[in-house]
Amino acid sequence: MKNSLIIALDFANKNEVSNFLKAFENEKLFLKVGMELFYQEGPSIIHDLKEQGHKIFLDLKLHDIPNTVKSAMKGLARLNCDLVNVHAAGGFEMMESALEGLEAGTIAGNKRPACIAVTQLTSTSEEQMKKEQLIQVPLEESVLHYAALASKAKLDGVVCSTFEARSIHQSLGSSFLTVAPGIRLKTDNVQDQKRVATPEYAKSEGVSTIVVGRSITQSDQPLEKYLTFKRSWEGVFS
Ligand SMILES: O=C(O)c1cc(=O)[nH]c(=O)n1[C@@H]1O[C@H](COP(=O)(O)O)[C@@H](O)[C@H]1O
Repeated sequence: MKNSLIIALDFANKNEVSNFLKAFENEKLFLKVGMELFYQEGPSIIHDLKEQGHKIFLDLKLHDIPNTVKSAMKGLARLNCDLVNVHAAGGFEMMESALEGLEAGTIAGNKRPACIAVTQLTSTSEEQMKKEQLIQVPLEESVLHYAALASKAKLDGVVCSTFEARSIHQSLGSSFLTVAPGIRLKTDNVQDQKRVATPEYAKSEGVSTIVVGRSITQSDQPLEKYLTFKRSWEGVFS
């Protein structure tokens, strides 16, 4: 799970996914299926991608009452993904219930999917958080608070930006996962992301795993762009 580069497959349907993956013929990838694709294609997209040998992060960001999240996670566990997530704002009890559901639904012999909690979305700025969520502490403190809550609920880590990863590892240890989206090369368009960093900077801040979407998926040369990200992330610059 650590040191991975996850590609966010934010596509509308299976056809777009298979067109995109044509360029990656021999690569075994770590792919993120989010709401856009899953709501359209359902569990069959997970089965297809797993059959092709890819690892899967199913990013549905569950956020509901504990009982609903527990039951939903029980169902999702049967898809045998590698990683799933919830919103930490759903609370401690909801996060505990998410894990209970995952454990109950994991088929004997399979590994329970790792479960991480979204802290403050990387599309949120500190100013926006204060104005819209009425959270008056600095954004980093809010992220750290959510990370501590997720750790207390025995989750495997959090989704955060690069800028909070170092403090999270300092207080919760290096094995607690920090999964950072909002990753761009210096020349890329940041689009709707607010807390954005390069792969090199993410590595230097101790981020466990990065998530990259549009910079790769909307590129004219997706394989080349992926390899550029991978080299930067892995620290190979030649
Ligand atoms: O949970 C996530 O994956 C997530 C959390 C977050 O705080 N920010 C964030 O961008 N994401 C996801 O990460 C991906 C980032 O995509 P790009 O901005 O295109 O690189 C998207 O699929 C988002 O849904």
